[in-house]
Amino acid sequence: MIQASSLAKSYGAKRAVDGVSFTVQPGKVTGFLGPNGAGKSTTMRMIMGLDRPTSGGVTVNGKPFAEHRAPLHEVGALLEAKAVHKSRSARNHLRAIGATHGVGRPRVDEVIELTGLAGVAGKRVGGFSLGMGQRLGIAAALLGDPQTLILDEPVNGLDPEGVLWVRNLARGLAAEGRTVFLSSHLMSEMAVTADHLIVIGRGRIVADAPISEILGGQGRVRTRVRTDHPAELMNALAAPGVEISVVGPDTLEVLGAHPKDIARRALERQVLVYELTPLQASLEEAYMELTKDDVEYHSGGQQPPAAVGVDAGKQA
Ligand SMILES: Nc1ncnc2c1ncn2[C@@H]1O[C@H](COP(=O)(O)OP(=O)(O)OP(=O)(O)O)[C@@H](O)[C@H]1O
Repeated sequence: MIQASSLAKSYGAKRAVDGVSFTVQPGKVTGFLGPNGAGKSTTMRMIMGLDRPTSGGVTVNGKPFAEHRAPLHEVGALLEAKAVHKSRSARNHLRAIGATHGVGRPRVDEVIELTGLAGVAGKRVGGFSLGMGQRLGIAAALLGDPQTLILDEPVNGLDPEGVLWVRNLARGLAAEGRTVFLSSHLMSEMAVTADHLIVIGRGRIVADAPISEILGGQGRVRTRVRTDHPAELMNALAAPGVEISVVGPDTLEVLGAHPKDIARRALERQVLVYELTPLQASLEEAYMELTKDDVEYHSGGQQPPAAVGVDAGKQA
């Protein structure tokens, strides 16, 4: 479990992390989302004892990171690409890390298998692709068989098979009761990987809720309706606050009216409806809604909207 309490970090006048309190629970995958510069990496670095908080604190499994006698067995982290001896083989790199914590060779071989590195374990790390480097970083994080895992952008640079592998790994580790905390810019990926989301904007927590609640709680109800009399149904539904778009010859999307009301009005007019599907807001939409104030704050004509870090077009 990770517990942050009024955790803050300033760099000069800049409040990179502005007094955040949250708990990352075991047995779940918790996603950490936020626009660029929101404070995700700084928070993760403070959890791992790599940055000292200006005020407040954070514990992992009940203690600050530095107070754990064998931290590799408590928490494993993949932060930004680590300094590795480029001429070392992947196996020797992992053995060297393991040696500092009494992790034996059998466990090194185990994580090599687990991370799909068996075929390249004898190769120089210097020649690794970005994706292989990510797998090696994840292997290092897993070495001590830790209860808590922190992965900063773990799917970065991975091909679709690698993305699926990270997803299954994260879900498998959580199913074993571990605490899994991961950041990603791939919103669509979070929707299928995370159980819970912590959204951060400008150093502050904007949302901390189960993913279903974040998806369900945003905006007005949107419903897809199929009917053989779309024009008549549009007339029947016209009301203040109701927006209707024609998305196909027999298909409408209705925003702001409940499916039950749509059905009732169709019945009153004797209009046949043969589909009535409530549409969930996509995670991108929910995320944009949550962080729009932060984006507006940042933009000031300088940063394009893309600066929120949403890869809306990139589907994993
Ligand atoms: N060492 C540093 N010195 C000064 N400012 C810093 C330092 N590290 C981070 N910052 C600033 O703190 C803020 C938070 O940065 P951080 O890297 O934690 O954000 P992030 O959410 O991880 O962003 P990204 O998605 O771009 O990695 C940013 O405004 C950043 O410029």
